Amino acid sequence: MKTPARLGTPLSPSATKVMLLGSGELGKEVIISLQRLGVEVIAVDRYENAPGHQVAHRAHVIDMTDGAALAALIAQEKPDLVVPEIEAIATPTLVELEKAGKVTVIPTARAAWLTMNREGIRRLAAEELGLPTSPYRFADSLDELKAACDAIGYPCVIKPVMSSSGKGQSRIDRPEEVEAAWNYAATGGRVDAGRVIVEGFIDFDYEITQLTVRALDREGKIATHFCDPIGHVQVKGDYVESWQPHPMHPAALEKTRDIAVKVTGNLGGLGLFGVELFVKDDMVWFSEVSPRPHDTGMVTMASQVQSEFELHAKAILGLPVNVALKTPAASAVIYGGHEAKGIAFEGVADALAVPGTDIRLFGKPESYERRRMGVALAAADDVETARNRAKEAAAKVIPVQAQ
Ligand SMILES: Nc1ncnc2c1ncn2[C@@H]1O[C@H](COP(=O)(O)OP(=O)(O)OP(=O)(O)O)[C@@H](O)[C@H]1O
Ligand SMILES: NCC(=O)N[C@@H]1O[C@H](COP(=O)([O-])[O-])[C@@H](O)[C@H]1O
Ligand SMILES: [Mg+2]
Repeated sequence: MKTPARLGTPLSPSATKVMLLGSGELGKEVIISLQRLGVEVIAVDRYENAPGHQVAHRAHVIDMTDGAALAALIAQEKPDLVVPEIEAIATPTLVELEKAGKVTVIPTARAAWLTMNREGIRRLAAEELGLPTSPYRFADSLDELKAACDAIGYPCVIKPVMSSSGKGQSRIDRPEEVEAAWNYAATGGRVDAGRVIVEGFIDFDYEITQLTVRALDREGKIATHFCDPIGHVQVKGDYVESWQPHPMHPAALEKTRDIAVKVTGNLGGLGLFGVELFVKDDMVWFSEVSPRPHDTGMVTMASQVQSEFELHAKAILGLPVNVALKTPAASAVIYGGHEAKGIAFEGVADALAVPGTDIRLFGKPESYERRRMGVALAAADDVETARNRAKEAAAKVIPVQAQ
């Protein structure tokens, strides 16, 4: 495990340099946490003026799925740590570079590679670690997909193997819907790998994210820390609302943490992971894991002593972490609502007049109807009040086309 033994001065020969691969809303907050520790941050993304670009020391725009371009940029910048942030990176290149001792990838290059593609993490979880998951098959063509759906049964969920935030994902109820789902997966994913996963639909009572942190203790050994469970609501595979803590049956919580230890322990390295789980009574299914901060975890900016971003920044630098809850809180997403560049937001003052609230606007240069452009945060004495406040505040923020 290579962690910087000391922290340097940015933009000087002693600098501790961290490169973010992906600089969206989640990366932006990790960068702010790193900046507070005097780390020199290099933000990389696929387009100009990404949220994280705007708060980093340097910004680069490259196609991160192009292995040669990625290797060249890493050779040029020579970061101490490379932090993957999005599900569209040439991770085999990271594996090669790490093997050659040229870079340290967070949490590890293997973890980034396995989780970048649904097939890698699903086979590891279900087939190697024996964790409970939905039944699943993979398909490379429409014919294979039809056969896979029939074998899994209906309803089922079809997803591109490389995607996130519900991109290219469909739930289907009948064989007649398979073709549309195949076409949507091919065009809607972050990367068209020409391959999809079909999962049996789990009729869960609720779903949670178990934020899990692997950080060094004072003896230099890795300890695993658990944040309180985060409950969330997803629409079309994308998160719209989250809250913390989510009350759980003790038996389900024990299973959750057992699954989280097994999967994060296998992936290894240092940092924060978002382990996604489905729960029904005391049954718990592993869904997937992000080896990095999770969108539903944005609530921790209001609910925890240290947000998931601060926890990630500290853990990867080999520093101690505090996962304590501060207050019940909730988050609600603000969408773009328009297909336009340089939109504006009205009603922010009204939103902030809702008690206990705060707002983050990510500064994305271009809006799409369903692009996540900001988030409302709200604290309260109980989760229900926090959820109502967050939703009320989010609804008061009105995206408008700039004149
Ligand atoms: N097999 C399933 N059964 C029931 N619901 C599912 C299943 N798979 C996915 N979903 C629903 O769709 C949501 C998104 O799925 P998933 O997390 O796999 O997609 P994603 O694109 O990786 O999203 P994100 O990047 O936000 O995690 C889940 O949180 C859940 O609400
Ligand atoms: N579920 C994963 C997730 O939320 N990832 C976050 O969304 C950004 C991409 O947003 P964009 O598609 O609007 O550019 C990513 O860079 C990351 O911050
Ligand atoms: Mg997910």
